[in-house]
Amino acid sequence: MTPAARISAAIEVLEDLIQRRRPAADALKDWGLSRRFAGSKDRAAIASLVYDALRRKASSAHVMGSETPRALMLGMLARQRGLDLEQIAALFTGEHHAPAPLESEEVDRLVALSLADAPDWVRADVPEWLWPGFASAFGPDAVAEGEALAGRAPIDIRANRLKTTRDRLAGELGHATPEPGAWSPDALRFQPGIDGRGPSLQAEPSFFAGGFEIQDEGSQLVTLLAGAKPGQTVIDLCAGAGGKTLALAALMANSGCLFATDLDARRLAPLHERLARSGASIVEIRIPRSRGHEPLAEIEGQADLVLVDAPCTGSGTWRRNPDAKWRVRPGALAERVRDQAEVLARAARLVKPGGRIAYITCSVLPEENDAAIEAFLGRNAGFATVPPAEILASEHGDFSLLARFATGRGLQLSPRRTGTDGFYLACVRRGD
Ligand SMILES: C[S@@+](CC[C@H](N)C(=O)[O-])C[C@H]1O[C@@H](n2cnc3c(N)ncnc32)[C@H](O)[C@@H]1O
Repeated sequence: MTPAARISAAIEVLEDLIQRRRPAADALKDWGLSRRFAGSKDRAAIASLVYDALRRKASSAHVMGSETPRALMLGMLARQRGLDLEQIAALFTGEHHAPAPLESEEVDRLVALSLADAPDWVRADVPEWLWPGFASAFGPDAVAEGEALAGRAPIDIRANRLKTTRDRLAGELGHATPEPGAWSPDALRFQPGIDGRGPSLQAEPSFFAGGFEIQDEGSQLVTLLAGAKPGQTVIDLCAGAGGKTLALAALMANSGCLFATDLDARRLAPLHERLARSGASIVEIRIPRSRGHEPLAEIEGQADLVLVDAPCTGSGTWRRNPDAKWRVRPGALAERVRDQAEVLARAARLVKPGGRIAYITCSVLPEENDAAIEAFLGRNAGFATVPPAEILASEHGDFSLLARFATGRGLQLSPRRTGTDGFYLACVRRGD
């Protein structure tokens, strides 16, 4: 397919997902199934166009004075991909499956690219109804933070300390030009190409040998700051596919007991294979048998650390999933806040006196971060927050600079602040 034909296809996919309010991944899959002629490179390029258009949906619509998929595509090509008017006109010719030629108003708008009278939520590309929370999280930096969350994400990997070192891995993956992460001692970072695609890391021999896992550096950092130590009893209560379980096992140097569970047993399935690859031998997976069954009942009140990687809106990962940004609804936020309270209550029963709960979200919304911790503290008099300075005093490195990102109860990372996804971490200690 020509570049212009790919743009037409991406506009078609955007029409489908907007009209039928369906996830971008589903619309892209259906498009591919009914157009077998498109090769894998075409599909990847079309997906990248669609996701890039969604990143700046509100601001592109404002600049172009229209919300049509064509307008979103034009705004994105000019603002995200930096194409000038001539380059865009050369693609929009109307010939051989190319989109129709530019109209005079489109030309005027592409020349002006004006956001002069746009409200802050539009400049930030944050849904209007989420703006009050977002703005209160970041204050005067909120627009710049929203812009950074509308960018593309790099690909980060975590070197598995149980099998290798970051330096050795950097040598093995040198052809893909990794850079060391700025914060996590185990992180290597790869930048995506112009088309948004990164290197095929999961096809590398060192991946099959368990040398690394794909994991955002922010996720690595909050797991490290949770403070698990070798020899301890640690619970990963919302383990899902086990991204943090694997990191915890490495930080604990395969010594102690690490229990991994999840409300949804199906989500734990990939963890078995990942564990085998990683060489982590201290992990015991506990499957809940029914709703309300506590698979860790016999160790209630005994854990040194309970890690709660809470279900959340995922607003901190909008760079990786721009579709989710516009699909999240008020009801879903309220539901996540209820889930967070439920899982924290469970963690409170499992942690031992003097032990710690590390509460993590990949969200930047205060409703599911500081407010969730305050509500928990209001219901649980025997717990107190661990001050940021104490969280950051880690044996794994000097993290004192992160104190700038302290919130009322925890720490807030973000693409603009730390170059990571927008992770939140708060630690609460149970009184002795
Ligand atoms: C953010 S995801 C976990 C991601 C995972 N820890 C990782 O690093 O790959 C949140 C998980 O919480 C689980 N969950 C939701 N409510 C829960 C509850 N009350 N107790 C335990 N897990 C819960 C969800 O099934 C989901 O897998």
